[in-house]
Amino acid sequence: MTTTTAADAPEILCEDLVRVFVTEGVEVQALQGLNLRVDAGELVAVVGASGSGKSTLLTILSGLDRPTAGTAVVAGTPLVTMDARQRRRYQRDVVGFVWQQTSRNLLPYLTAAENVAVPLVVAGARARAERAAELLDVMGVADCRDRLPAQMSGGQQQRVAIATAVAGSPRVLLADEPTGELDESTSADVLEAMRHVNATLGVTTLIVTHDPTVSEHVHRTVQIRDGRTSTEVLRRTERGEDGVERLHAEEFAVLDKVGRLQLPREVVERLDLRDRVRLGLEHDHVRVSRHDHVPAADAPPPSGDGADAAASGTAARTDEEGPR
Ligand SMILES: Nc1ncnc2c1ncn2[C@@H]1O[C@H](COP(=O)(O)OP(=O)(O)OP(=O)(O)O)[C@@H](O)[C@H]1O
Repeated sequence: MTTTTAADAPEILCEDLVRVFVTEGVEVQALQGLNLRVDAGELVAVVGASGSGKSTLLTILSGLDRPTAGTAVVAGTPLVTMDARQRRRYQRDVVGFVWQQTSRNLLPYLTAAENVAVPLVVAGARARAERAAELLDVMGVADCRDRLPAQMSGGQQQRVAIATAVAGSPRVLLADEPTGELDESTSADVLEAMRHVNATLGVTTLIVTHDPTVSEHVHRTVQIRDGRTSTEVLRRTERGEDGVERLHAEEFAVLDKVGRLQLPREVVERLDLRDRVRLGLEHDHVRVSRHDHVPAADAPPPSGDGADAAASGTAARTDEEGPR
């Protein structure tokens, strides 16, 4: 197994990932050429409607399934060519998981501290009790250390699950709907716990969810639609001259290696783009418009209600004020 250490190598790289399922002669294309790049230390959410391919992606990244075609490389490990022994090592040393079902994450007959210690025992680590206590403390559940999972709330169980998932010091933390069984306010707490573990331990973190509010807790949100990455939202905070911190969110459309671009559905519907669109190469952007729309040669750029979508990289922008 090779390990990439080059500073600029992405921690997760999926290129043209395809997964086709065939059941009773019917073919379902769960992933249709998905591209995704996550850099070391990033905290990224993949969101999408039910059936868009999120779980299929995570199952491949966790080494439990193989793609039909395409490439997936995590922390320098090519997942497509792993043999059984490499897969065990990958799942033990490289990735940590948090699943939706709280019961799948923890052993029911072990206390919180004992659950967190399991990966430390497997790794032959020393000072296991101290390390387990430290991780429970980082997750804000130090008071649960001697409790069994059944004696904890769903949110506490997921925090212990996060502590357990990172105990073996994985390079990547994968979470599949980690808040799927939780109410809204507990979900926000658990997502903040994931943000905290990402910031404190530097573990690259990928959260897959249908919950759009996840974008408030992560650096980057990747939207998947029909098994492909369609748009991305980047969030950053900036302090203005008035000393007030403002949250900026920018939405980008994703361009693949061969130049394919999936326009957001709202843009397509609003401008009634269909079948064939007119492209215009400007000096710093590409203009996409309805095939029957001819923009005036020196007309000013559209204000947003015309029949053009200017594709200069940024599809839309929203700025909000926030306390973060
Ligand atoms: N093992 C399988 N066999 C056949 N079809 C499958 C299998 N797993 C997933 N699919 C199909 O692939 C598509 C994508 O499923 P996937 O579970 O990845 O979507 P999802 O975005 O995670 O949805 P949800 O949010 O509902 O879990 C769906 O049409 C699903 O029915």
